[in-house]
Amino acid sequence: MQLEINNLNKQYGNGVHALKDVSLTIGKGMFGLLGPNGAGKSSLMRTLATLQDADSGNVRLGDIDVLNEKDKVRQVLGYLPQEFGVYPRSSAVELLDHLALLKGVKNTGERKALVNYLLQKVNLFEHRKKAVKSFSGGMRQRFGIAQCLIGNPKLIIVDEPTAGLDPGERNRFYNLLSEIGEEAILILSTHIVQDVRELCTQMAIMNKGEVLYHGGVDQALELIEGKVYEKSIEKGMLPQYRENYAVISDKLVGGKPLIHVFAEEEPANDFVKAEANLEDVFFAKINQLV
Ligand SMILES: Nc1ncnc2c1ncn2[C@@H]1O[C@H](COP(=O)(O)OP(=O)(O)OP(=O)(O)O)[C@@H](O)[C@H]1O
Repeated sequence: MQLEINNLNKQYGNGVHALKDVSLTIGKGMFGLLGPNGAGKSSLMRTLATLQDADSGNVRLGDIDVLNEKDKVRQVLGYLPQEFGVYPRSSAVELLDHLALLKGVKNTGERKALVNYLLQKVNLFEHRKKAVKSFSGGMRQRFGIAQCLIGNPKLIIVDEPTAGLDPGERNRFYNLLSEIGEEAILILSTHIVQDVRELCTQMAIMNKGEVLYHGGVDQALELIEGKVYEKSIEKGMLPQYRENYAVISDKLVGGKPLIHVFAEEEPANDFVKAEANLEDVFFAKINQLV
């Protein structure tokens, strides 16, 4: 089964064109949708999750017409929104049981077995009687995945799932995602480059409503291979370097900015060739350097 998105457009009432002719083909496995805040990722995710309409375009999931057969989509969809909403005082086990009932698992015994299975899968079984409200960020996200998996979805959408997680929680969450990502089409929408690097082989980069790249993660790196140079500079010099070079990223290393610049040929001034990373591709694409 494939998800085929063709020429999707969405303009909000305030004039923001959030999706501009977005076309993507996404197969089974984990697909990374990378873009800065405001790129249009959530608009796309909400459209695929049948929560909002597009102005034009079409989307097919296997033989389902996603924009017009919403009930059919919902039967095979697992969705973890950016904001999971108000966390009730109910315990994890009660809430999952309720959600499973809403999703049509009517048989009590079957539902109990499913809920226990899901709680074990996301490693929350021992916390099942605690209120979801009291969970840490990572536990909530894992709970979110458990509710996503009710009904054995064919399409799983997770929107910015790792924002705000500490490194330990993020790792646990990565492991869980990579486990479930093998069985379905899983779209991971994120502004965190590391999420895509660690989990995905296929990806797209979006900015201002447009798809700037669509393809393999390794192929994305090849776009800038051999064209990224780095240099450690004095703090106050950053604006000057920005003016004179195509600076694609800067981060502090040992208190000094280490800048990555994009250049077709080796720049003068003591730059050394750097190993290109996905963050470089991301910024090079967003700044239209490649
Ligand atoms: N309901 C809405 N009404 C008007 N404008 C909206 C609405 N939802 C989103 N937008 C605008 O559309 C653009 C894309 O927003 P969207 O939330 O899809 O981006 P995003 O990539 O998911 O970013 P973020 O991570 O910040 O949510 C932004 O400029 C945003 O302000």
